[in-house]
Formats: sequence, structure tokens, C-alpha cells
Amino acid sequence: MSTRVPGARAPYTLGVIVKYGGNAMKSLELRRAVAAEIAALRAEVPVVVVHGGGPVIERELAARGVTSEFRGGLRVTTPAAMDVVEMALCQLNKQLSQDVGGAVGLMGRDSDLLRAELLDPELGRVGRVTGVNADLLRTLLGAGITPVLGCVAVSPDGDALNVNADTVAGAVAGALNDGVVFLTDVDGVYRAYPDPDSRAATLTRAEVEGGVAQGWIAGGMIPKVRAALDALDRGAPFAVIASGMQAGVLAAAARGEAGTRITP
Ligand SMILES: Nc1ncnc2c1ncn2[C@@H]1O[C@H](COP(=O)(O)OP(=O)(O)O)[C@@H](O)[C@H]1O
Ligand SMILES: CC(=O)N[C@@H](CCC(=O)OP(=O)(O)O)C(=O)O
Repeated sequence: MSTRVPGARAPYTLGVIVKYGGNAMKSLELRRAVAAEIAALRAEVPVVVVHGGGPVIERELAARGVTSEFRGGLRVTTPAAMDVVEMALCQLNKQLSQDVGGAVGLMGRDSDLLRAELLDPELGRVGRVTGVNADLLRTLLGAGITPVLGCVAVSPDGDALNVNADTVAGAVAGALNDGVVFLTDVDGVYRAYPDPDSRAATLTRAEVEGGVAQGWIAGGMIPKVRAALDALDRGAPFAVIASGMQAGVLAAAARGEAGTRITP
């Protein structure tokens, strides 16, 4: 975390992937507050933003009368739903890029930035990440530009695939060997959800797996802890789950002073 953003085109060694999604962008005010936190962190370290947007997707699906259900935390994505997911996230991507400033908004289709293959035919057009164009991200970071990546990947046939945004953030952190902070609406993983006093400062892999098996890690927290472990497996130096609802938390989480740090 001591590495400064170098000048244009200079190499960098350590950055932070910041994931935020539906819960940390429930209002325009909150969305912009998170963007301001990201812009402040970027003055210290290179930052790549990965975003979801579950509520925006829900709203656009409902407006079109397209139904979808979740299985194991993942949206079963029909071709019709895929069109809506991609359209909604593309628009959001440009808005977030504008919010952050000095940024370029990209999706998986751009220069094969995010490649995936079908995860499970029963889930429809849901992807399993197979590759990240890390060179493109490094080039942008080296030029002082913040990449903002939406969670739609491209298949070997050139079709869009829907990937959970936490999963994408973990894969990008692994590909760049950068740390990752997952911002959400709780200030970490609670041992006795929803009691905020039960927040774990750190959780080992064994504790995470126990928590999922015992059910005290549930719902949308499951893809986050799994993505954190995946990022660590792929070489990320740290993975933290923290609140996107309070000012100053992002920088503190990246220093290991807030949220729940997942350890190998
Ligand atoms: N042990 C836990 N500690 C904290 N939150 C948990 C836990 N288990 C389940 N959750 C749920 O996970 C949610 C965060 O996941 P999610 O709603 O998918 O967030 P996001 O939209 O930010 O990706 C929390 O709001 C909470 O409802
Ligand atoms: C496969 C799958 O479930 N994809 C997610 C992608 C968006 C996402 O992950 O958004 P949040 O970060 O706001 O949850 C979905 O369709 O909702």
C-alpha cells in the first residue's frame, strides 16, 4: 500500500481493485460518494473499479416484463434477460466512469477484457471467468487512467455472458496480483448477522468455509467470501469486505484497518 501512482506509462507494483454493486449505489448520492472515495484512493495507489448493479438490472427487467430467478446466488440468465443485463450495465458503466472521473468504462467485450465460458447450462448465459486482459488494464493504469469494468464477459463465440461482479473483482485482483476491497452495505462479515458488534476483523479460509456450511455466512455474502478466497489463491496480496456506506472506509479497508480481511 505504500506504492504511489507513478507518472504516465511508468510501471506500478501494487494497486487495489474496488468492487461495488447494488447495495453501495442505492441512491445517486451514495453512488457519487463512493466514486469520491475511489478518486481519493487513486491519489495513493492505482485503482481498478469493478461494478455490478443488481437493482438497476432488476428495474430494467421489470420495465420490460422479463422475469428471472436466482439459483445459488446467481441469476438464471435467459437470452432475453442477458440483453437487458448487458444494456443496463453498459449504461451504468458509463455513468460510473463519469462519476469517478479520469476513467474509462469498459465491458468484457472490449479487447477481450473479460473472457468466460458457460458455467452451467442450467443457469443459462452465466459465465465462469477464463481470462482477463491484464495488459490492457496495466496500460491504462500506466497512463494514469482508471479502468471501470462492468461484469459482462465475452464467450469464445463472441456472445455476452453474465458474471457475478464479486467473482469478476476476484478474478481481476488475481490477474493483476493486486489487493481487492469489496464494498457493500455491511461493514464486514458478521459472526452473528445482523449484529454489527459481531464483525470479524479477519477470517481464515477454514472459518469462511465453516461459516458457509453452518449458514452464518449466507446470501450475497457467499459470492464475496468465495471471490476473496479465489483472489488470494490467484495471488492477490489481500482481500477485504467493507462498507461502502461510510466516508473514509475504503482507504482504511485498503490499509487493513476496516472491514473483514479474508486470509488464506
Ligand atoms: N455473516 C454475514 N455478515 C454480513 N452480511 C451478511 C452475512 N450473511 C449474509 N449477509 C448478507 O450479505 C449482504 C451483502 O451482499 P449483497 O446484498 O449481495 O451485496 P452487494 O449488492 O453489495 O454485492 C448483506 O447486506 C447481508 O444481508
Ligand atoms: C450471474 C449474476 O448473478 N450476475 C449478476 C451481475 C450483477 C451483480 O453482480 O451485481 P451486484 O454486485 O449488485 O450484486 C446479476 O445478474 O445480478
